[in-house]
Amino acid sequence: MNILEVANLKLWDSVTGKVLIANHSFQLKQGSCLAMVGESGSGKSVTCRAIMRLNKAWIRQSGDIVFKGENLTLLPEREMRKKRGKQLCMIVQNGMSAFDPSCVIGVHLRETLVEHFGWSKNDIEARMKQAMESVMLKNPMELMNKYPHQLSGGMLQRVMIALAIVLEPDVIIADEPTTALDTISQFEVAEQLIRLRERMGCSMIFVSHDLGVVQKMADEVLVMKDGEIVERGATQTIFSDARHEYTQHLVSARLALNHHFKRIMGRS
Ligand SMILES: Nc1ncnc2c1ncn2[C@@H]1O[C@H](COP(=O)(O)OP(=O)(O)OP(=O)(O)O)[C@@H](O)[C@H]1O
Repeated sequence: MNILEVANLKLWDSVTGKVLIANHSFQLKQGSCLAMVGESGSGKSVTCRAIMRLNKAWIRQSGDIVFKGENLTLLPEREMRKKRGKQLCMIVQNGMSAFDPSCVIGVHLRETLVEHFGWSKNDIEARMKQAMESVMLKNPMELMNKYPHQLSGGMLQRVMIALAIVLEPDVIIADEPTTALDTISQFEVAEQLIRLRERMGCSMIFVSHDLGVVQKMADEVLVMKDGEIVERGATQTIFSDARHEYTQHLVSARLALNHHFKRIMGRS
């Protein structure tokens, strides 16, 4: 069963007239992970934001986005707000942009959870504490009293993952959640996302340049180039038997990089 169906999605910049997404149709199966890969500017982020209805006002869209049988494009903004967070949760590339810089993390988390669940302060603190500990954040109560700029990128990503654990959304959209991090944090955050999927069995759209993590996490892959889906298929097929020249190029670049790393690490 598909939890999300995107049909004939077209996105364009109404100021310049530039078409950003020509005509996307794809489905996310319940409980599965769909990866979007492709070079910078190929349209992965605008597609994710279109699902959340979070693109800038000048980016217009047509087509249908059906989530659990309901066409999100037809919902009033007030109804869409209720879906964001609780049912469709987005983990973005830059943690700083996801949090209000003027208040401490705990206030932001409380406001989000009160809006969706109406839980008490104590209840929220207990649930967040447990979730933050589960993603290896030490001293959660102390962290909740910090401003976003006082935490590292990796910590902010983990706070977002902890919030997703508490929200238990049906779909998580992780838009390059590790790109802005140093190598060690990238590895740790990727591990946490893998564990999150194992634990919650939630459906996920996962955007990444890291084909190693994609191979580990995704059931299916969409390969995007210049606003079009050039190839799609089961992850193993994409990695072992890519048809499109561009996908072959992406996969071979990854293999070459792997080989290079192994060589400089003295492992081959
Ligand atoms: N706010 C915006 N206003 C106008 N055009 C935009 C906006 N955001 C993105 N675009 C354009 O949409 C196209 C797709 O960009 P997008 O950010 O979705 O690519 P991407 O595949 O996610 O790239 P990256 O991997 O670098 O994040 C690009 O041509 C980009 O310039």
